[in-house]
Amino acid sequence: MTLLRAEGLTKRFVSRGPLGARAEFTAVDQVGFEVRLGETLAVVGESGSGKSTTARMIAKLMDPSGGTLEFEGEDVTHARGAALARFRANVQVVFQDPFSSLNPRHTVERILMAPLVYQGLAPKGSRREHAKELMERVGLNPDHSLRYPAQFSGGQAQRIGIARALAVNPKLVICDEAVSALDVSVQAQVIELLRRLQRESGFSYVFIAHDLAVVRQIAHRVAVMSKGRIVELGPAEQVFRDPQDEYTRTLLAAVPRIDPEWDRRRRERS
Ligand SMILES: Nc1ncnc2c1ncn2[C@@H]1O[C@H](COP(=O)(O)OP(=O)(O)OP(=O)(O)O)[C@@H](O)[C@H]1O
Repeated sequence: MTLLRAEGLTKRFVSRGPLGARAEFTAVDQVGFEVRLGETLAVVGESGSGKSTTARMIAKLMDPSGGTLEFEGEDVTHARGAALARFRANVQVVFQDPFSSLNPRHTVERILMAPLVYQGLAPKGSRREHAKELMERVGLNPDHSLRYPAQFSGGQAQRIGIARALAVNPKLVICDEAVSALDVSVQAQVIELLRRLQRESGFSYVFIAHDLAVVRQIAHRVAVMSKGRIVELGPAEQVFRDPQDEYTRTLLAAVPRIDPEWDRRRRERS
């Protein structure tokens, strides 16, 4: 079942030169893909290829200059008000830097209760309990619910970001370079967590990343972006084994090989 469908999504930015000359730049150019229920679609590409701009458009954090976006068959391209609130309850984002996306003056409990309050979910008396459950689900100690983001490590803070995204029970979670800022060993733990949560709850991910070694561990399908366009899209295994596009081959050539022993153990566990 198709959850989200993007068709011809385009984003043009306008800038002014030193003499006031107007220059237009197309950051995302006619991008189209669908995200199916329960799958992970990775969007990969080098810096500046338009991945984050695409993520922002499909998360409805930025309006496209052209194209359409559908969620569960409903056109949400220009959704506002109640339709936008409904969309936000279904589609959540985990950002790259947990520390800048979590309010440093709020406790974890307050951070995790905020989406419940905003969406009117969970009766008032049970929100605190719900926040603690969310902490447990992402592998954090619920006794630390009154701590502030700065009292956690980078990996733990990203777990808070993930818990916040899960608070409203979304159908789609967009991870925008969600593990890029973490150390490799912490990255692997957070990816394991994301995979487990998907197994438990069956939601979909759009996983934006520049690191193909990371993508290989989580993606079911891969879209490769270059200069604002999708140059290749297919099942992860096929894209990694037999890339059709020259640019994909160049990207893959730059990926360090995954430790085969680690990969074998991971496959056994899943
Ligand atoms: N608000 C903006 N105004 C003007 N240009 C922008 C804006 N946001 C992004 N761009 C430009 O659009 C292009 C695509 O940027 P985007 O951040 O989507 O790429 P990316 O693939 O996510 O790269 P990175 O991994 O470095 O973030 C870049 O050339 C960028 O400079």
